[in-house]
Formats: sequence, structure tokens, C-alpha cells
Amino acid sequence: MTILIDHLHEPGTVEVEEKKVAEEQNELVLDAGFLVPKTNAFGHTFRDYDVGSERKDGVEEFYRINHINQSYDFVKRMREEYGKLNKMEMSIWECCELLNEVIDESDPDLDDPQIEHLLQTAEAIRKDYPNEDWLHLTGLIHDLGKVLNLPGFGELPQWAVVGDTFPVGCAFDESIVHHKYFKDNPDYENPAFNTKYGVYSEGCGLDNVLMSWGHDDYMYLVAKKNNTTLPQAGLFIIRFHSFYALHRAGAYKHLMNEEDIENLKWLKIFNKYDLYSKSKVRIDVEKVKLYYLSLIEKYFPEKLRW
Ligand SMILES: O[C@H]1[C@H](O)[C@@H](O)[C@H](O)[C@@H](O)[C@H]1O
Ligand SMILES: [Fe+2]
Ligand SMILES: [Fe+2]
Repeated sequence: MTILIDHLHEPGTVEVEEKKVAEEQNELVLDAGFLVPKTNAFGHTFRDYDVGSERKDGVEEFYRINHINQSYDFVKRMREEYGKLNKMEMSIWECCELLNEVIDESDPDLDDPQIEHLLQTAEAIRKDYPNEDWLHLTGLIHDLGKVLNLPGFGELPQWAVVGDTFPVGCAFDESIVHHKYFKDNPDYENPAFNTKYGVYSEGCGLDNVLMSWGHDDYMYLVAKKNNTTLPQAGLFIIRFHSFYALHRAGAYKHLMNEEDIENLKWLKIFNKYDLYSKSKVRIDVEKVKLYYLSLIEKYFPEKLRW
């Protein structure tokens, strides 16, 4: 069988090679470079929100509620509240273990505990970018903000934790998944918020844009306020990895500044591993734990405020 390998060597360059693979069609072969599987664990193409899979109805209902409730005011309140970081004190690794309790209802491609996804993402990156240890760690921690769903963090509903993110305070772009449900969002008819720029201006920079509230922005705040030494690109990836309207559809570019354009290159690389490493192939936690503990020690304090 012949499948395509999309092997990235450095930011911005994509080299496509062909390789005969004897294994099952959907298997991820990590030691031969990163193979993008044709289908997800349910036998469908990735991020297909319309196909009648076993997850479709739940995912659509998730986005209906998400789109109705993620308003400018809501996001402002959440950012303020969670920016206090007064919920918990724990290490990065402790948080990885906590995440075992979370199953993401917004995801058509995955129904495993999140720790699997974290390790699959990080390990897939590590194979192709052995020298970018910051990117391995970014892979490991990018979804840790999903702990917002747990009791110790206010047990936020799924619609305020997971799913794709988008700017609030300006018009909702049509490329956003299940866009039709925005019509019941309070901001939809508000002339201050429903134009191309809304409360923003040309090239204002994504740092100044309020994004729908969830695990991305929360984890960004946690990392930043606990003085991580991760590079800017790592923080950018954590903060905007669910912003598919930007990194996949190319919407909202008019809000970006020069720095965002540079960081977006790394986000696009990261996204390939975040999305296509989702599979039923398990990683042996005990085998890789020491490596990740050493990275955590390099880039984070021992205990963080959450
Ligand atoms: O369903 C997924 C999941 O919640 C991911 O963690 C998030 O980053 C994606 O953007 C989203 O579509
Ligand atoms: Fe995520
Ligand atoms: Fe992820």
C-alpha cells in the first residue's frame, strides 16, 4: 500500500515523499518520520464535522451551546477570574495526571483520556524535531488547560473549556465550525462587535485580541504568570492552537502583527502533530516520563499557581 508522508524539516518547508508501508493503513509509524494517517480512529477523515459518525450529534450540540454563550462579556469575566490563579498549586506533571479524568466532547477524532493525546503529540514532534526540546514540552502541556472542567477548577462546562476558539469583539468568521449557531449569541446583533474589526484595528496583534474562553488562553496565562522560560513561539502555540479559523482557514489575518506572522509558522507545524497523532496507538508513560520531567524542570518552576 502506498501512503503519503508529509515530512516537515524546518519551519515553512514541506517535503512530500512517498513510502510503501506494510502496516495497517491507519497506523502511525513513528520511527520512519511522521505519517499522516488517512483516517481517524473512527474510520473518518479528520475534523469532519458533518459526517454521520457516532460522535457527530454530540459534537454539534457542543458547538451550538458554545457559540451561543461565548460572548465578549463572558470572556472578559472568565479571563479576570481565572487570571488570579488562585485555584490550585501543583506541578506540571501532577496536572498531566489530573487530565486523565477529562474526556473532550468537542472532538470528532478522539475519545481517549487526554494524557494519551498529550504524549502522542509530544512524542511525534520529538521524532521529527529531536533538537527542539521546547516544542516537545509544548506538545506535552498544550491541552493542560482542560483541567478547567474538573471540580477543583470550578467544574466549567465543556463549552467553556474545549473546542475550537475564535475572537470575540468582532464578527464571527464563516469558516468557524458550525457557524450558524452564532445567530443566538448576544454579540451577533451588536453593532459594536459584529463588524470585520469590531473593537480592534488593523494589525493590532493577537496579543490584544480576546479569544473565546477555554483551555488555550487559560494555559497560556498559567505558563506566562508562572514565569516559564519557554520561547515566545511555545506560548503562542499554547494560546492559539485551537484557532483553526486562523491557522487553517486563514481568517482574521488583518488582526496579526509581524511577530504573530513569525509565530504562526511554528503553530502550523505544531498543528500537524496535534491533530494527526490522535490514534489508538498507546505510548508507554513510564518509558518517557523521566525525559519530560527533565524538560519541565528546565522550563518551569517546581510548583505552579493555577
Ligand atoms: O475538539 C478539539 C479539542 O478540544 C482540542 O483540544 C482543541 O485544541 C481543538 O481545537 C478542538 O477542536
Ligand atoms: Fe487543544
Ligand atoms: Fe491537542
